[in-house]
Amino acid sequence: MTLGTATERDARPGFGRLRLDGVTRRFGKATALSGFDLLIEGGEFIALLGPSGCGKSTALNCLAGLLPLSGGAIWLDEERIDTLPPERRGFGMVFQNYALFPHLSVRRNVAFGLSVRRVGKAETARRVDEALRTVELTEHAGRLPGQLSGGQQQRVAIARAIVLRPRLVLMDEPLSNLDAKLRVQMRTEIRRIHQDLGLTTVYVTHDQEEALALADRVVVLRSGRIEQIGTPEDVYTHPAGTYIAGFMGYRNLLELPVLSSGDGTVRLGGESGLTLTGRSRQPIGGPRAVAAVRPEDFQVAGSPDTATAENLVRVRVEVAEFHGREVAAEAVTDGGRVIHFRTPERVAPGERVALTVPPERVLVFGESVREAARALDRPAAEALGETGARDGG
Ligand SMILES: Nc1ncnc2c1ncn2[C@@H]1O[C@H](COP(=O)(O)OP(=O)(O)OP(=O)(O)O)[C@@H](O)[C@H]1O
Repeated sequence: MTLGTATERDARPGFGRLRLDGVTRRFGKATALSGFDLLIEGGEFIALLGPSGCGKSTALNCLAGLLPLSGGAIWLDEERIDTLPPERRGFGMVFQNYALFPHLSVRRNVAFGLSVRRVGKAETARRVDEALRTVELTEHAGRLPGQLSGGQQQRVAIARAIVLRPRLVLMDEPLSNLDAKLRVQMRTEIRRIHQDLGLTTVYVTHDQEEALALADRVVVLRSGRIEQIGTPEDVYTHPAGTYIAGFMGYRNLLELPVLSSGDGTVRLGGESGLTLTGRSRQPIGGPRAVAAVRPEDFQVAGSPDTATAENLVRVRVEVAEFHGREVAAEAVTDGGRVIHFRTPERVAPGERVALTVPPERVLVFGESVREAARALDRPAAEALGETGARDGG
């Protein structure tokens, strides 16, 4: 990627801070976004993350000016901008369906916004060349969009946005039409373009891995409200509740009676032959709590008859999927709880194994898994379905 030329450096943030202040959007009686507060520093990469229908696109469209607010305000430094039409906000947008002009060459697609703004010929040529270099499409400048791959078309869409030197780039699931391999490649490119140009970016995705890989800060949304804001490290290591834990790969959400708790250490158990010690950041008040464990944090400790260790979980393997270095297994405890674990050991269906997990890798939340499952599309709902079905609730 050839970057850092003088003109592209000129594109660095045209503002210090962008502030969303209680932004609310209703559709009839339904509230799609409620009291959304967020402070974005110039140059930051923010990901809005959450399942379908949580309000991500609504937030982005409110920022872009495509949707009027039902309440709240948006400030760019000292200027209130939520009353401005989209074209006066100076933001660039990249959508999931690239929305390129099929009859115009790559070069003319990228130049289009500049011609609308009556930028001179020489200046247009220079900026288009630069933008095409940035997204590595110089060689394809003469082609039509239909002659490009999906990833290349998405790069044209990005070039078209950055050529206008926007103050902020808004991206709505830009990679979701690409196949898995291309998605990962484009993700790296988007991050690199962001780093090199220093463009402030707000990026909508339902893919937790994408959000963590790209963003400086992740905003997790749930039913139109912000559930957690933090660095990728923060939300990954310290999810604020089972909802986010489920999203962050804690596929095992085990609701159990509380045996004891104090000083951040909680012992759960007495059901389904499971006893687990874990850590909690909040005091646990209720009689039951949820232990959240990632599949990769379980280790195979040996045979169930001889193994001794803290947090020993005896299971029978039901399904083993080959994932190259690892096997991803679904197993069940004697009491019927489903446990997902990953291991480099070659375990096979029918085999009985003892698993163990260090207490610091067991996060305990004082809430019900049902509550988390209601708002979540897959992981918690799955866990609930499975424990519910086999455990009788
Ligand atoms: N034009 C509209 N009229 C009525 N309801 C709407 C409209 N647009 C969005 N909604 C509702 O607002 C809520 C939030 O929608 P939004 O599109 O922001 O969600 P999202 O998180 O972006 O979902 P997805 O990932 O599926 O695009 C949803 O319940 C949706 O049905």
